[in-house]
Amino acid sequence: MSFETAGKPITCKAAVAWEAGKDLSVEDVEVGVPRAGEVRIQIHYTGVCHTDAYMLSGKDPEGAFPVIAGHEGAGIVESVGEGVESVKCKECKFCKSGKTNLCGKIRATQGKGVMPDGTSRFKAKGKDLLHFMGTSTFSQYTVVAEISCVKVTDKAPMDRTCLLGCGITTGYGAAVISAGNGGIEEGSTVAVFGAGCVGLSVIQGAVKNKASKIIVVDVNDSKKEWATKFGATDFVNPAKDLKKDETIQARLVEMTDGGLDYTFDCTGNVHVMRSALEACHKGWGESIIIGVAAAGQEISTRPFQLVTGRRWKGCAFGGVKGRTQMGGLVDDYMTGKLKVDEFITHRQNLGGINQAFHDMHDGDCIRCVVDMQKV
Ligand SMILES: NC(=O)C1=CN([C@@H]2O[C@H](COP(=O)(O)OP(=O)(O)OC[C@H]3O[C@@H](n4cnc5c(N)ncnc54)[C@H](OP(=O)(O)O)[C@@H]3O)[C@@H](O)[C@H]2O)C=CC1
Ligand SMILES: N[C@@H](CCC(=O)N[C@@H](CSC=O)C(=O)NCC(=O)O)C(=O)O
Ligand SMILES: [Zn+2]
Ligand SMILES: [Zn+2]
Repeated sequence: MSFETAGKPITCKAAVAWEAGKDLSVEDVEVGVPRAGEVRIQIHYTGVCHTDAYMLSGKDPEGAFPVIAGHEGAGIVESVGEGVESVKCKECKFCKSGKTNLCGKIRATQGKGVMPDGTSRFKAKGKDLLHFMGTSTFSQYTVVAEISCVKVTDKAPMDRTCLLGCGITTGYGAAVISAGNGGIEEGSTVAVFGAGCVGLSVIQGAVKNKASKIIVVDVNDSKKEWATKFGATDFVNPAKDLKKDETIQARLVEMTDGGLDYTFDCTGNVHVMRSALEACHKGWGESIIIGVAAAGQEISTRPFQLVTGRRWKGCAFGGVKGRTQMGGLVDDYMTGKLKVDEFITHRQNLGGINQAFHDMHDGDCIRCVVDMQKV
C-alpha cells in the first residue's frame, strides 16, 4: 500500500453526534486500522440524506449515540485489512436467493453501529463512537466492511457520484428495478408523492421506462417546476388544489380513469402511504413505499383495497444491488444517460455540516454536497 498511513491509526476531523436532537460537533477523531475484511477510505464528498436527519433526531429505533452519521459518500481507499479481495457476498441466504438487494451478512452488527467483529473503529475524547449504516461518511476517514463499498471508475467526479450512494439511486431503482416485475412497463401511469431527491429520481426512472403519465403530488408549489424539469406531466398540490371533501386519492383516480398503474411514496408520511395505495387501479395497481417513517408509526388501509387487487410493497436503495449494479449507474452518469448534477442545490465544507441539515428542510434544497476535506 503506497499510503504511509497504512497500518497506523489516523487522526482526522469528523462530525460527531454526541446525542439525539443536538447539532453535530466537528471533532478530532481517531480512526483505527482496518481489520480482516475491512477497508479504510478517505472520504472526499458526502451528501446529506433525510435518513441521516431522521436517525439524528432520535426517531430511528436503531439510532444509538455517540455516532458518526452519513451514508452518501465517495472517496479513495487508503488501506485495506487482511483478506480483502473485493468479491461480492456469496454466502448469505439473501444474496444466494438473487431475489433481493438486502444482504444479511453484516446487517445485525451494522444495525448496532459496530463493525462485523462487534467493535468500533472510531474514538473521540477517549470514547468509542458508533458507526452508522455501515458507512459513517461524515468523517474524513472511515472504515467499512469490504462488502459495504463499491469500486467505480476513477474518472467519475466524486462530488457528484457521492449522491449515487443513496437518494438518486433509491428513487431511480424503485422505478426501473423494484416496481412491477423488473421496472415500470412502457405506457404505465405513475404518481409520485413527494418531489425531493428521491421522488425526482423516481420521475427520472419513469421517464426512462417510458411511462405515459407521471403525476407528482407535493404540498410545496415550488416542486412543480422541479417535477416538470425532470419529466412529470401533471402536478397536484393536495394542500391547495382539492375541492371541499375531495381526497387526493379520489382526484388521482378521476384523473386516470380508475387509478394508477404505479404509485410511489417518497415522503415517509404514513397517511400519504395510504393515499398512494388507494390511488392505485383496482385489479393491478401497485404502490411502492420508499419513505422512512418514525418509530411507532404504522400504515393502515381497508383490507378490501388489497382484496381487490391493489398491491403494497417497498424497497430499500431502490432494489439496486450496489456491488454489481452501481458501476453501471456511474457509467450512465458519465455518458449523460443519468442526471446527477441537476440534484445539487447546495454545497458546504465539513465545518458547515449543521447548516446543510438546516438547509435540507428548506423547500428549495434537493441535495447538499459536503466537501469533507475542507473544514
Ligand atoms: N427506502 C430507502 O432506501 C430510502 C428512503 N429514503 C426516505 O425517502 C424519503 C424522501 O427523501 P427525500 O426525497 O430526500 O425527502 P424530501 O423531504 O426532500 O422530499 C419529500 C417531499 O415530500 C413533500 N411532502 C411532505 N409531506 C407531503 C404530503 N403530505 N404530501 C405530498 N408531499 C409531501 C415535501 O415537502 P416539504 O419540503 O414542504 O415538507 C418534499 O417536497 C425520506 O423519508 C427518506 O428518509 C431516502 C433514501 C433511501
Ligand atoms: N433503521 C430504521 C429504518 C431505516 C431504513 O429504513 N433505512 C433504509 C434506507 S433509508 C436510506 O436513506 C434501508 O435501507 N433499510 C434497509 C435496512 O436493512 O436497514 C428502522 O429500524 O426503522
Ligand atoms: Zn449477502
Ligand atoms: Zn439515504
